[in-house]
Amino acid sequence: MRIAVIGPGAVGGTLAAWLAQAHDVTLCVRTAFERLEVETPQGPLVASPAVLTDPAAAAPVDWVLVTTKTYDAAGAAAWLAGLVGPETRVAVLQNGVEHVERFSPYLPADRITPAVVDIPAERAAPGVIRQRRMGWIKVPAGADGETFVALFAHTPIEVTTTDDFTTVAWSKLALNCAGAVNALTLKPSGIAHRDDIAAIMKSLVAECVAVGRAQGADLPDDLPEQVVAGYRAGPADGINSLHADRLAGRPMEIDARNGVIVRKGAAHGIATPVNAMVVALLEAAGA
Ligand SMILES: NC(=O)C1=CN([C@@H]2O[C@H](COP(=O)(O)OP(=O)(O)OC[C@H]3O[C@@H](n4cnc5c(N)ncnc54)[C@H](OP(=O)(O)O)[C@@H]3O)[C@@H](O)[C@H]2O)C=CC1
Ligand SMILES: CC(C)(CO)C(=O)C(=O)O
Repeated sequence: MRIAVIGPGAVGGTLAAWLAQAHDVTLCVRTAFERLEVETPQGPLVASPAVLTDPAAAAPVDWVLVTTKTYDAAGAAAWLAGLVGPETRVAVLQNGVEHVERFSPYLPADRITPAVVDIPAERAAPGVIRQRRMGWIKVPAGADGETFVALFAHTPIEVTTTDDFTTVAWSKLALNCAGAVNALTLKPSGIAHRDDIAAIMKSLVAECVAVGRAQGADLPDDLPEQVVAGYRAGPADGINSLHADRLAGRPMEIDARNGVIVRKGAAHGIATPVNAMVVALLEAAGA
């Protein structure tokens, strides 16, 4: 299969390195680099796919994987005119619950495969990545979902379809909205061991659960406790992607990860004061 990865950073670079072991992969980059070096849970993985820096040089492929940050959607979309032909499928692998809405201005919605990714990965430099856990990806059931899953058949990453993408996406959002505490405190995952921080994380997740249920997600009552337990069980030095953005002085996915809970909560008449406070604090911190 011919696969183009737009934005091969932490997640996209990891996936591109795995995919390049069996497919014809092209990297569509903003900052040029020569090869991918990924430290995976199974050891080092190296790949040297073709690298494009100019959207005008892009040609149609079978699959496009969009792995930029949500706030770089317009820049990512500039690649689509060249990469998308009549048969091309486009997967959006980003956090949040608005994958299809975000790219609908650029593509018919039925060409877009939204993907929830749980693969903790950290980028040390362009093309140099640490994949912390093998992780998983979930896409909606259907013909495109099955084809997407097959792309990863040769990899140890667990890639599956789901009949309830809404629940999967809101469950992941519950994890991500709690991760705002790391960007706020500039402390890695282990900060969740503090009971006062854990209480804030649970409040963020409880609001996410209320809004997610109103959006049709099937979320358990104890999800706040599950999220905190998950953070506590993971590596204490893990840096989530929101935290990484703040450390690097980049924009942050505040709107996609916490703002969305406030926006959609308002539409349902559900109060979300803790997420609203976090959005205000992170926006002020990043300004
Ligand atoms: N990191 C993680 O552990 C996880 C992240 N996610 C989600 O995955 C998505 C990607 O995150 P992550 O991989 O961490 O992000 P990164 O910041 O590591 O990578 C994003 C990449 O997109 C590139 N980019 C931006 N604009 C363009 C453009 N116009 N053309 C080409 N490339 C472009 C950036 O280039 P440049 O090198 O110039 O900055 C960068 O390499 C996010 O939605 C995140 O929330 C989900 C699960 C885990
Ligand atoms: C939860 C985590 C760390 C891994 O999937 C993530 O989604 C992120 O860093 O954005």
